[in-house]
Amino acid sequence: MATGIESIIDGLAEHGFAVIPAFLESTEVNILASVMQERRDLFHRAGVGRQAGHTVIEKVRGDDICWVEPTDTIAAKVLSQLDDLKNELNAALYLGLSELECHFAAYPIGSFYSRHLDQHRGEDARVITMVLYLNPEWEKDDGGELRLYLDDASYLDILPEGGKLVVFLSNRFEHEVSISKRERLSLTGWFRRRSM
Ligand SMILES: O=C(O)CCC(=O)C(=O)O
Ligand SMILES: [Fe+2]
Repeated sequence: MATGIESIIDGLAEHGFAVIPAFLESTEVNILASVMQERRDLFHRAGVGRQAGHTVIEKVRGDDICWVEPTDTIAAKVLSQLDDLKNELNAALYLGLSELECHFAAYPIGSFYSRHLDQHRGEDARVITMVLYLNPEWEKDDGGELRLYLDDASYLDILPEGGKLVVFLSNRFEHEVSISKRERLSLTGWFRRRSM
């Protein structure tokens, strides 16, 4: 079993979330960050809601995104690591995860994402949220923390440091992204279950 997977399984089983500080090595982080930069002209401002209800509301979220197809060769290595993670989670926790839907996200300076839950209304296909940060040398003063609201009205602030992976149950934790003072990059995704 790859390093870190055991603590992801334990964290999800015991607390519903896990933070792995060095899921990716710094060379991989740099490769993915430069792949992202090469694709910057394909990014579009992210919206809120699905299909007919989809709107861009910059007071809610200000990130630019680019969806990543499962067959995307440029991100093949990390997608295969995440596929292994999905299989390990299914084996250990019987989650029945079928696929990973994911996008690159870039938060321009001054942007944020207000408090929200990752499940679309009336839909429970998103089971686990995963965020993999691609920001070498992120400092506390750079802001952009992921604030995870825990069950007991307390919260956890997580810095988006390069190589760090955060996973949590999509239907359980409201969360937000604080104002970022530097461009903030990530690969964000959802392990999904096929809707019944
Ligand atoms: O980038 C993050 O830390 C979280 C992003 C997020 O909440 C989302 O895209 O739904
Ligand atoms: Fe979210």
